[in-house]
Amino acid sequence: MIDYKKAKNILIKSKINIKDEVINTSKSLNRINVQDIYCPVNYPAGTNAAFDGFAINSKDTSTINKKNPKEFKILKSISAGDNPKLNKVKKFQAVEVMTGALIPKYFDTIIPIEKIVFTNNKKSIVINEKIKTNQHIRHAGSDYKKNELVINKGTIIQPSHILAFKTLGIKSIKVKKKLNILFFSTGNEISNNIDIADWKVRNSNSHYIKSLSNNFLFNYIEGGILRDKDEQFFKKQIDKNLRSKIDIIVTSGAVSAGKHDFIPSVVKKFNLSNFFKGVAIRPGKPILFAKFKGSEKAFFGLPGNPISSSACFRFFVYPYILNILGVKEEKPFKAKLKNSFFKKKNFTRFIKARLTTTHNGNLEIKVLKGQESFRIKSFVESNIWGLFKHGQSNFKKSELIDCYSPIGSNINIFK
Ligand SMILES: Nc1nc2c(c(=O)[nH]1)N[C@H]1C(S)=C(S)[C@@H](COP(=O)(O)OP(=O)(O)OC[C@H]3O[C@@H](n4cnc5c(N)ncnc54)[C@H](O)[C@@H]3O)O[C@H]1N2
Ligand code: MOO
Repeated sequence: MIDYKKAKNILIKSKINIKDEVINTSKSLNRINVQDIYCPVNYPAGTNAAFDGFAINSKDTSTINKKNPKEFKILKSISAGDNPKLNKVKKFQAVEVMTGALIPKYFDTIIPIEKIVFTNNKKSIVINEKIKTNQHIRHAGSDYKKNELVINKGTIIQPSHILAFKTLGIKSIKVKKKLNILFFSTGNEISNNIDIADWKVRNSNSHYIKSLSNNFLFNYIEGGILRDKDEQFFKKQIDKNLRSKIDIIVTSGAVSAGKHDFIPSVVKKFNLSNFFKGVAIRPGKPILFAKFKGSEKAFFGLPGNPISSSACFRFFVYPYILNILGVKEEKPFKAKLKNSFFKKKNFTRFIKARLTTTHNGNLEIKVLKGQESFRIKSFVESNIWGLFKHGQSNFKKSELIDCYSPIGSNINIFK
């Protein structure tokens, strides 16, 4: 049986090709850009007011003090969106500006409205102190300069990126096409009904995988439930989908050693270029992967226990998706182990765990009770996957453990 590292190396070598497409940036959430994106303009476009108040030229205040105040004539009021052009500006003049208004030439500083003293006729303001230059002003190009890099290629587009694209007038971008994943559940016991006999099991795996599709970058296509006698039907389904828009076929269940576990024997009938079955991990040991020869399609057989399916999706299918879409390998973040933990040395363990932070800012991870792969309650209590590495048995309290988000890429948090 191969270990997790070897399995991941096989996945890296088994890339399938995904085409590019150009899309509107408003629809780019969670897509992957295939080119570096540069800023087409300066932002802010013009030097503008950060506060509501009055713009003046600071040099006009150089000789002003409490004993020697000066009146500044108000020329006009400029709001955000107004053309700021003025014909002639003389010394000791001011313009009223609203936040976001462009500041006309000659003026170089702003006095907030709260500090303004007006003359009785309200046509001028009175200044009785020296005012520093560049107060409450946002300079043109001070955030983004034209041609500056906005994001590198291979970024998972986040809401902050969409804010930048829209601010900078970036209308469309080239991204990887969304992957199509066809998913089958298996087993005579699996039912889509609510009221079931004790010998039946409600289908949850397909709903879990479907629920990941928004955050984990794929289109979910429902294949239905394969029954124990559906071996031939399943083979035909693969045949058909090798000539379809489907990129990856995923099944849950029927991959271990039982009488009805037909997934491995059916998949092996096809011409495969890469393959593994069984990895030294828990949960999910019976996992199967295959790449079909001569076609850009891949197959994952996830073990049927709900937590085995979840862990195998997170630690096999998801890294595979990121790699074929051109995203850098996700890095774990580390948290201090709260309780000691023991496992078999040559197995990698994916652990349902709870991540918390201490009052002084340390991240801590607790291994939850009930790690068996049928147990849902501990999964509900958990908020993080802890990866306990191959090659070590005893994990002591305070040891640093690799953590992976169960709801999206770690890359979204730690760039
Ligand atoms: N003799 C052996 N038996 C088992 C082995 C082994 O190596 N030798 N491996 C065990 C391990 S580890 C796992 S994990 C399971 C996985 O087996 P399968 O992938 O064949 O899964 P099934 O037997 O079809 O189902 C297991 C379990 O999960 C439930 N299930 C399946 N699909 C769904 C679904 N869509 N929604 C909810 N629950 C589902 C199913 O009812 C079973 O209870 O094999 C061990 N056995
Ligand atoms: O490893 Mo299985 O995936 O224990 O339950």
